[in-house]
Amino acid sequence: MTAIILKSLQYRWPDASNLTLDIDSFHLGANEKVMLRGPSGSGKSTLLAALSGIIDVPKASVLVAGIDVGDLPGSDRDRFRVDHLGLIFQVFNLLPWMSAIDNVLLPCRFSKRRLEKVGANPLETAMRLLGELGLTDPELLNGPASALSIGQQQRVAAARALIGSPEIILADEPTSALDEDAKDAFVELLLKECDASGASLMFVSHDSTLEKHFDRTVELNVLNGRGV
Ligand SMILES: Nc1ncnc2c1ncn2[C@@H]1O[C@H](COP(=O)(O)OP(=O)(O)OP(=O)(O)O)[C@@H](O)[C@H]1O
Repeated sequence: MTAIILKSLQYRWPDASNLTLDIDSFHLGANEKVMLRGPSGSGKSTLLAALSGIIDVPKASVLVAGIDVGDLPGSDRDRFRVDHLGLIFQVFNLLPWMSAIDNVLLPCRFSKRRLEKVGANPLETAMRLLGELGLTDPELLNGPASALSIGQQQRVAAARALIGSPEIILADEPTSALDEDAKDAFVELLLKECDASGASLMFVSHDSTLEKHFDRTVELNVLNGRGV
């Protein structure tokens, strides 16, 4: 199944004079990994908000994992998000009083679908994902998330996005706080995990040095019909 289909998607923020999104057509295939680029203010975060049902979009303009996001009642959107999407946003939204491990396990608490996919031992999966992302110190993993560095929080957010194999991972500048070596390692791990679970990835970044890791690069201005 195609992971994402956009068709005649237009979005204007309230009181804005221009459309932020004006996309004729876009497809993201199953297990395809794309980098989304565009100048600051071009609408990259707005597009991720449209894909994740955070903003209202017209019916039939945004299909994610076969679901018409614009046709979902507000009350179903949280479930849609936790069932089908792994989100790694600029602000990692970890619950600061909870441990790193419990933060990673959250999607399995809120989504039966993710719990079923993760199998018999969610804790073991959480530990495996954290370990593959370089977080193994039990003291760190069991302490409050508020005690983690930004780079560590980022990796916990990635493990939380990946647990229970959602079909699509949306990442908004997840490497902005990392140094050059850590950036490449983080992206490689993310791609490896996407391949292992068959997930598709849309990865927003300004960093052209990361382009080599992806199946293709999409320029939002081109998608929006505005040239690069
Ligand atoms: N909550 C909001 N209310 C009104 N306008 C908004 C809102 N969020 C974004 N916008 C506007 O939409 C446009 C696109 O913003 P967006 O954050 O999607 O761009 P971006 O490409 O992600 O930028 P950056 O690379 O700087 O993060 C901007 O003009 C911005 O002012």
